[in-house]
Amino acid sequence: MAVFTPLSDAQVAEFLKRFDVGSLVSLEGVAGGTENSTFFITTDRRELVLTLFEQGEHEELPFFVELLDYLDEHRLPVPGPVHDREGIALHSLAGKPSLLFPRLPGRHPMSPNLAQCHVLGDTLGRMHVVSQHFPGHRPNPRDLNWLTAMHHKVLVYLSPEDQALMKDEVEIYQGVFGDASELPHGALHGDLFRDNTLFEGDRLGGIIDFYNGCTGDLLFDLAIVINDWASGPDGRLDRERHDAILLAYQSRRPLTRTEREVWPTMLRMTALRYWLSRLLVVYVDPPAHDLTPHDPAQFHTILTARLEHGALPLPEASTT
Ligand SMILES: Nc1ncnc2c1ncn2[C@@H]1O[C@H](COP(=O)(O)OP(=O)(O)OP(=O)(O)O)[C@@H](O)[C@H]1O
Ligand SMILES: N[C@@H](CCO)C(=O)O
Repeated sequence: MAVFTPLSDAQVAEFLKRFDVGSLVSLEGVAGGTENSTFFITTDRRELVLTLFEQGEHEELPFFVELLDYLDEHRLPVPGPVHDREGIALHSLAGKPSLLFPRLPGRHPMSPNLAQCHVLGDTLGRMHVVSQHFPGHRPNPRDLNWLTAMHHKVLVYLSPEDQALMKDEVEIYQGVFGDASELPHGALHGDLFRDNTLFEGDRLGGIIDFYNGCTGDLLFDLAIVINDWASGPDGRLDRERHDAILLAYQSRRPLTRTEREVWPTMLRMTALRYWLSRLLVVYVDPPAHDLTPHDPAQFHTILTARLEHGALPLPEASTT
């Protein structure tokens, strides 16, 4: 259950009057999320999603609105926030910041097929082409500076081997990514897991949950995708999914020489990023609610698989 702030029909009906979206027919809390309260709304005109922001940096919300508006204007499949009659998207409801979105169709592809991997790679490539021109700025909150500062907090909970692994890895990343990076920059999704996409069959209904969105190295986003979409249960890469995503991505945005050189390290760094963020949730900063946290061991497995087996060769860019 993930509605932390319940809302009444009357509250929502009154709220909807500010928007040109029709009148409330039904309201349903969404069980899936872990961070925010989410509701599906049906009006006499359309299907909507209402999000109440329960935690996190509320001052960052205008950035997310700006980013989603920008991607929506560039015809990327994202839920562009609904603006009210005065052009305002960000509101307050039940004392919480709130946003209204169109409800996108589809389900999370937990075992994505190759057609879905292709579409996702193609869409991420298109997104990164336009996101390089996005004017907003929000430094990546989970970049190497964060890893460097935060990994000390979890070392005490790890075995001596894992402590050494984490410390050694962070040191390697500092060597590879420490200096002002030459990698292409732009706006990132920052958490593009399968459960942040919706598919209807092989059609991408949309990419949701941009609340890790930021600006930084585009390769960081791509490595998060490959680790989540193309890892098997043993952490090893599935070549078919890997190639389907990367070929489609590179048909939109071929990787630069430097990106190709640092790719294996970026895969490891983004695996460690989730090993660490999940460890922090379990041991250091557990959320107030009792939802089961994501398992840190999954990303330990992915990291060690990348260390033992390396990255797969990058498929050659095609220009279809
Ligand atoms: N625009 C949308 N269209 C359709 N469904 C949506 C939309 N936005 C959110 N959802 C549904 O609501 C669920 C929770 O939304 P969201 O991912 O934003 O919440 P969260 O609390 O940040 O969850 P988490 O970070 O754990 O994924 C999603 O998994 C999805 O099923
Ligand atoms: N995608 C994240 C959770 C949401 O930030 C994880 O799997 O750890």
